[in-house]
Parts: sequence; C-alpha cells; structure tokens
Amino acid sequence: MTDHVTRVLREDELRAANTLFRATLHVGPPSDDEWDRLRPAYQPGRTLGVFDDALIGTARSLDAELTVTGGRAVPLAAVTGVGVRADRTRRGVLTELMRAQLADLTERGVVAATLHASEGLIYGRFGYGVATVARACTVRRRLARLRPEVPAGGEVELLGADDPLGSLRETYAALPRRAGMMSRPEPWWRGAEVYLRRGDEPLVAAVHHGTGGPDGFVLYRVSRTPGAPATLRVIDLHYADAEAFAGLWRFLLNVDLVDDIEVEERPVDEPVELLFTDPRACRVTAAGDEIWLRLVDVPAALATREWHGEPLVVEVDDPMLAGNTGRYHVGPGGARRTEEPPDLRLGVDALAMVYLGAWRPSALAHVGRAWLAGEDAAARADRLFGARTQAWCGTFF
Ligand SMILES: CC(=O)SCCNC(=O)CCNC(=O)[C@H](O)C(C)(C)COP(=O)(O)OP(=O)(O)OC[C@H]1O[C@@H](n2cnc3c(N)ncnc32)[C@H](O)[C@@H]1OP(=O)(O)O
Repeated sequence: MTDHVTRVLREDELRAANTLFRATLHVGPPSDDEWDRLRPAYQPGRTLGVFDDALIGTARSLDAELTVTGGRAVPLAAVTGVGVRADRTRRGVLTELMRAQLADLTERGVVAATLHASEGLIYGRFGYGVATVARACTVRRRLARLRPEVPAGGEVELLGADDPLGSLRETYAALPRRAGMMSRPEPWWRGAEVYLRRGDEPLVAAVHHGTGGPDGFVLYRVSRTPGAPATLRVIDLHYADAEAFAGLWRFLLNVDLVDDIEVEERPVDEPVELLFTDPRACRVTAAGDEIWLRLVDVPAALATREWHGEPLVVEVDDPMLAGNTGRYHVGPGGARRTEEPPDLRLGVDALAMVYLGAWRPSALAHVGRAWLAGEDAAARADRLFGARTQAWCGTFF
C-alpha cells in the first residue's frame, strides 16, 4: 500500500472511527448522546486508523486477560471495531491494520489476540484460527420439566431496572473461568451498557445467590409479538457451579408468559438438554465458530498452558511474526525451543485451533492443515493438546 498513513488515533478522532466502523456494518452514526456514553468503551491508545485523504480504515482492541487450558491467564488483546470504507476495500487496508496491530501487540508483550469474525474468510491469513466453538439452543418452556435429580439451586433475585449491570462486574470477576474466557475490563462494561440498552424490550438482570453469595447471573429480554411464540432471549449467562446453573435455569423456566427460551453462543458441552425429562424440549438450532485466536507470542503461550501425557516436538510456521517460527519441545514439564526433528508441524493459525483444545491435531492433519510424524505422534499429540472441558469465551466484544 502506498500513500497511506497508519497510526494510533487521537481521542478527538475516535468518534470518526466509530462512525466508519458502523458504516461498514451498515449502521448509522451515533447520536451525540450515544457517543458520550460510548466514548469510555474506547481504551485510550488502542484504536488504529488508516488515512489517505480521510480516515478509510480502523481497528481497535481492549486489554484483558485470557484464561488458557489449566487455568492460568495470559495478556490478551480483544480485537474489535474492524472496518474499511466500502470504496477502499480490497486494496490492502485491513492487511496494513493487522500488521500494525500485531506489531504493537508484540512490542507491548501481549501474548494472544481474539476476535469474533463477521465472516469466516477474513482472518485466517493473519494467523487467526477458530479456537472455540459454541451452539445455540431453543428450550420449549411448556414442555421442559426438570428431572428430579437436578440440584435445587439457590435464590434468584432481580436487579433494579435503572442499573441492571451495576453489580455484575464484581459477580463476573469472582466466577471461575474455563479456558477461552476473558476478563471484562471497565471499557468492555461501558460498551456493553450502551449495546445492551438498545432495543425496545426491557433488559432484565437476575443474580443467583449460592451459599457464599452471588455466584451466577443471567441477562435477558422477552419479546411478545402477536402471532409469534413469546420468546425469552438470554443475552449473558454465567455461573460458578452446578447449583447456580440449575438455579438459574429453574428461574428462567418459571418466568411467566414465555413459550420459548433461546440461548446463543453457549459452550457445546453445557448440559442444558440433560436438565429435562424430555431432552428434546431443548433443540440445538445452530453451532459454529465463536472465538478466533491469534497467538502473538507463541513461546509464552506454549509455556503457560497445561499439557498432558508425553512431550512432543512441535514445529510452528508464522509468516507474519517470524519470531514465532521454530521448533518447540512441549510437554507437562513446560515448553522450550529445540532443534530436534518435529512430531507435529503446523501453521500458527492451526496452532491456535488446537491450543485451547477445540480441535484435535489429528483432525487438522486429516484435512491437511497439520502434519504428524505417524500414528504414534498423532495419538500423543491428541493427548498433549487435550482439554477436560470445552473451551468457551462467553463474552461478546
Ligand atoms: C473483529 C471485527 O471487528 S469483525 C468485523 C469486520 N468488518 C466487517 O465485516 C465490515 C465490512 N468489511 C470490511 O470493512 C472490509 O471488507 C474488511 C475489513 C473485512 C476487509 O478489508 P480490506 O481492506 O478489503 O482487506 P484487504 O484488502 O487487506 O484484504 C486482504 C485479503 O483478504 C481478502 N478479504 C478481505 N476481506 C474479505 C472478505 N470479507 N471475504 C473474503 N476475502 C476477504 C482480500 O480479498 C485479500 O485477499 P488477497 O490478498 O488474496 O487479495
């Protein structure tokens, strides 16, 4: 790309970035009032812009932490707000933004970047891979009877309508995190306050109280359109344990004047259908990629995750961040660089797909996305990268 400038945007340029991003999603600009409320969602110094005679492309991120397999966390950039002006696409503007963003993340010691992709063809070329998968379900409330052995759960309390998100910050921060989950920094909450308040139906927040205090919550809206099933849409649902999971579902099933309960982007191993005497009261309506992951610092990422079974030599190729390219001896004792011959060879995008256990290395080898030295290497690699629970993010950004 020539005759372009790529740089971090100043505070007074952020509204233009927001307007541009929304236009790429076919959404109109923010009103003065909305922008006042959205501004704190932009973390200072984290929004990039590309200019020719005007701003033509933008991408931003939030600093957070990503929990990885085994429970430790790494510095994360949650990437969002990516857009290129419609009359300037397909001439390398996004490529320039991704290059500048990855360079900045590397310099700041960020280990991983994640994003929700608007389309599946965009981000693989920049080293991102599908690292968590999720599903959507519809529960037919009037058919759904809880099985007798389902835990009783605790009390569920509705939060005040004027500040429904108020106390959820602390509740979320105190919950245990599975691999793939992220911390929710203050700018994330400020953005969520704006996005969640859009729409006509009121936003409802309810907190579950366990023996030790608040240990789960649900955010939802109910839409009742004449001629259509009255639908309760769950927007956010998190809980610490089986009691809170059951308690929150008991509560949802008891909300009156509702036919269907819809949940989206839920972990694929969350046993919703197993709560019911008739498991078909819960119908899976969609499944697919949730989070795309880019390992920015491969040595640090490999050193932080928990590994199972016997060690393996993994050869990684990273065309964009050459410092990641190389061979790593990876096992329960940790990860270090090596010159030994590889058992598993893959690109950094494919490494992201196995890193949190969403895919098995042998499945990637099956479709030519990875190379394994043989059957024994395949069995060891699948064990090494295995995870006890399915990775899941559960935070939209
Ligand atoms: C995390 C998020 O914010 S997700 C939201 C992403 N934003 C959107 O979807 C908004 C609408 N789309 C856009 O703004 C733009 O089309 C973008 C940002 C997706 C791509 O920007 P561009 O500047 O056109 O990308 P760029 O020119 O750098 O493309 C690089 C390569 O990716 C390909 N590519 C880019 N976008 C797409 C796409 N949507 N579908 C298929 N291929 C694509 C290009 O063809 C090009 O391939 P090539 O190198 O083989 O020629």
